[in-house]
Amino acid sequence: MFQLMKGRVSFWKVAGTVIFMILQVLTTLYLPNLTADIVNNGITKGDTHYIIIASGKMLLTSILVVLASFSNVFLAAQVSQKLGQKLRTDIYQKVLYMSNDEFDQVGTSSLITRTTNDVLQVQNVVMMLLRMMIMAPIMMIGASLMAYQKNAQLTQVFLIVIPILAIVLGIIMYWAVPLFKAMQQKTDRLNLIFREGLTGVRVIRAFRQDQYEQKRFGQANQDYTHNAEKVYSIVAAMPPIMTLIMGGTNIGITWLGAHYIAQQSLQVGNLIAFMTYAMQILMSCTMLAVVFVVVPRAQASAARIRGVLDLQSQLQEPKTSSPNPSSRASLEFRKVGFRYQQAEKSVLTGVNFQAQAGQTVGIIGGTGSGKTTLVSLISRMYDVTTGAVLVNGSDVRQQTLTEINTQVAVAFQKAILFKGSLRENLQYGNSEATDEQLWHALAIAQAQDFVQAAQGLETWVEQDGSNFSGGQRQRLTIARALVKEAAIYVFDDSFSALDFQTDARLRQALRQDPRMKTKIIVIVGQRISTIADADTILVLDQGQMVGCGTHAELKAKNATYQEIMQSQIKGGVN
Ligand SMILES: Nc1ncnc2c1ncn2[C@@H]1O[C@H](COP(=O)(O)OP(=O)(O)OP(=O)(O)O)[C@@H](O)[C@H]1O
Repeated sequence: MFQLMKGRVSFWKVAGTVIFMILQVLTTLYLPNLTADIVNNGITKGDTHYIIIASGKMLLTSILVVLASFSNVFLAAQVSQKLGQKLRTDIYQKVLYMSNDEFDQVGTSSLITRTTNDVLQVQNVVMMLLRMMIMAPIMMIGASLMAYQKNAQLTQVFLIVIPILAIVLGIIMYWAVPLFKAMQQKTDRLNLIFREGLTGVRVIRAFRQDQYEQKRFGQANQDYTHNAEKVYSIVAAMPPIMTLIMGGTNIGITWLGAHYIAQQSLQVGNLIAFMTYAMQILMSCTMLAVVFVVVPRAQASAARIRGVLDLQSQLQEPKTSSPNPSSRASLEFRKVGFRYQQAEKSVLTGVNFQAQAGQTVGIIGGTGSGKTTLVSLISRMYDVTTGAVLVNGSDVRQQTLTEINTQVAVAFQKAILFKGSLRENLQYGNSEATDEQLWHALAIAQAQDFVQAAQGLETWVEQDGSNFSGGQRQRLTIARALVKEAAIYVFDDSFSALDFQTDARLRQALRQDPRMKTKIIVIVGQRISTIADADTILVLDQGQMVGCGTHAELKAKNATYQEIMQSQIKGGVN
């Protein structure tokens, strides 16, 4: 946890918190001493003047206690809140730069839990540490010394009380700590199921799996609640036990104190002060116990946060980048092989092809043949396992991620839009784009009509673009990719939800766009018609490139291509 604080909290604020806390402890310890003085020298002797002076000192000391405590809480809150803010920012930043492999390793719901719940745990405990963990030992030592100074004989009571307290707190910690630690994993599981249920609610309803899902969520919820019930029952037992121990201590001190007063070896004021110090000692022990119970849970949270922050990205940025030597677009795959980190087998082997500015590359193959994987290597979402991918003549691994991202515009298979105006969505890859450019992109993407029929560029897009149809969403993501000024435009199965006519019109508009003469277009398609007019078509079969050529060449002599054609003959292509 302290490692997480390094560089994220202000040293001066932490130092200020400690100084105010020490001031608070010292002034708090001084108060019972003043009470003893008032009783011993003022009330007992009937000295009103002494009482007034001592009361004034008490008032001033109390004001100091309040000011020191306020300043300590104020600074501790600032330190812990700032830490939370920085951790959330750092995790989010890390996630944005993670390779897809690392993202898959942690999982979306766990990332959400880590950014919210885990950060909150750490934040709360840091606040607690800055208040209690430092205060408790100082208070304990200070109160013990003061109590000893008031009456050494009475301290015998602690010889009995402290061991009892230690045993009780030890038992509580023994039970509570593992349960507290388990809370985070159970929260993670609960969030995972809840998130899956929310995102897949339509599927759940369509398959009538609501009861199964309810049961699955119910079990996780029950598991979480059982654990929480146990933890909080144990924690709830602490205050009454402490009250009992404190009550017993008071009785012991009063009983012994009464004897010493009768023997005239103790003054009444000192007895009152001693009792207050005794309570302060016991309270400090409790504070420490609470800290020791909650710290392990926060430690578990801190480890989960560090698990994300310490992830070493597989995508290493080059020390010195070699900017694209060519001003004209080019794309080359040299004997590319690729295997996912968690997978046993390669999903791509021996992929070889070249494309120049003005050309279109079509990629076709059965489901799971590696089409999406292949195009994700162009924008360096993953690094190749063997061979090399060259964009504009230079290996993508020699270019920074920012450089490569400016070269490649992608319309993904899953059409994702963000909540906001359509203009904001379209300008996502090019904030400078003018209205004219946006309408031009919409026209190519065959989205002009339905956007005009709505509120134009100001049309509101709901979360995930849920107020558009699947085909409309696809066309908008195509337009968004086209608005970006890139060298290579990748359309990963982006035409799948379009009807044949719209698909054909879109591709024709793309071909006729004068901008595309200096660019490369890569189209992944399931339908032969989508990729038939490409300059080069790659045919994939179980990760192998089994064909490369034009439609006419492949139609004449490529068995896999012919098979795909046969299966789609009713689609109208021959
Ligand atoms: N993140 C991943 N981790 C491990 N294996 C993966 C991952 N993504 C895809 N795969 C595997 O890689 C293979 C190729 O997947 P890919 O998505 O590239 O195929 P595709 O041709 O685009 O399929 P489709 O046409 O169905 O979209 C599949 O066998 C798939 O199971």
